[in-house]
Amino acid sequence: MEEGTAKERRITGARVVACSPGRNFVTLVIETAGGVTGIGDATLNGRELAVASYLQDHVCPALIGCDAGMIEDIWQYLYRGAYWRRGPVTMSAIAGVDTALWDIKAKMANMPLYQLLGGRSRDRVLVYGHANGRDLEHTIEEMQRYREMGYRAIRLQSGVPGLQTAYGVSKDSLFYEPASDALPEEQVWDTARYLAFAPKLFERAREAAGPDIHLLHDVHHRLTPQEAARLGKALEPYSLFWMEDPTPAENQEAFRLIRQHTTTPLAVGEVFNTIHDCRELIQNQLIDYIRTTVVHAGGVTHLRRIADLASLYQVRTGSHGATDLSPVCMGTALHFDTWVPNFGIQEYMRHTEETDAVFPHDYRFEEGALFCGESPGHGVSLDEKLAAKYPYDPKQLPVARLTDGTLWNW
Ligand SMILES: O=C(O)[C@@H](O)[C@@H](O)[C@H](O)[C@H](O)CO
Ligand SMILES: [Mg+2]
Repeated sequence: MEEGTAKERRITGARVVACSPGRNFVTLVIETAGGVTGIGDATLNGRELAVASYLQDHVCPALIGCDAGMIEDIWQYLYRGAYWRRGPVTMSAIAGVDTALWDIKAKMANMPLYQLLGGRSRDRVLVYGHANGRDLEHTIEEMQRYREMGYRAIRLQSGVPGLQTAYGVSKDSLFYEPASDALPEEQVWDTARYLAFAPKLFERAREAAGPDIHLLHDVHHRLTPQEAARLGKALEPYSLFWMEDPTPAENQEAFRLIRQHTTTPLAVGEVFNTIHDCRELIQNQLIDYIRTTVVHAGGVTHLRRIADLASLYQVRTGSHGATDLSPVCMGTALHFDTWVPNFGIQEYMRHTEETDAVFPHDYRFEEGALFCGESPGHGVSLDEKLAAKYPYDPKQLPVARLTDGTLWNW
């Protein structure tokens, strides 16, 4: 395996590129003396500049002169050396470095990243798309449209009668972008209306879809454990593939209250950033899918550790894949998904054409699955000249309040 000499592997440059081709992204570019460059996604929706500064001001200077091949040592250096461990900003910054280094190592070895991880475990990566509508019937129409596009797994999010907004309902028919304003949009939430409506949506959806389509739903942290148990039970007749983020997961033990009432599979973890956030959930088999990602959970190096722990407890991966995770993350995730033995499903929210033009890539969608490419590395590049035409544009995620004004979980 040709990996270059130590001299060629020496890091000579590390820089952050913040751009906004359709939405904001932060990308780390690492250059080596041998001329091989690697890139990593370090995008944290609504807090992008915090990660950009963490990298530019505190990490990049320390990378110069390091051996790009020492991925594990650099990961430990950045994790333990920070002293202030964990958290989304720190772990997204570490992820950007880690992903770029794996990209370099695979390029120097002249192989696609999944080969370097251990080779192919499957010939395709099952993905789920996002059908959403202003109301129940519109959502069912969108679900049928996604079936016609070839999706075999479809997440349904719908407007809720009596509510102006609900999570996951897009103003666009294909793209969903929640970070819409420079300051958080305030949205109103009513759990009782939602709990009365959601089972009707899935009764209608299962009847329209038949038994062979995987149906998924994202509760987006909005219920208490008991409310989530009630919803999970009500959805059992419709055999969901998973009910995601039913309740905030800082208290991992809370999922026991849900688990004891319902067999609806549970998926959690897109907001997690280390193995410690999910250890109890996995070890106590309180979830079925772990949603941690390359970009927010410390890169390939740490995500492998989470997936290996999960494999001991029959928990499968179901990585987050929204538009605010760049094509660099998606490309890397697909190599990971192609290798990881306990794969479950990959979320796939399509990026806009502007985004895809700035991040050329070799992965492709076909018949409800994504296929990573065979080019060396993770298969995604960054057109910096084009990226410069889309300067960073401050945007934040919404917040949610209950009808009495109580600040709630968005
Ligand atoms: O499962 C999902 O895709 C959602 O939870 C995300 O769209 C999430 O709202 C965004 O990534 C937040 O930036
Ligand atoms: Mg989610």
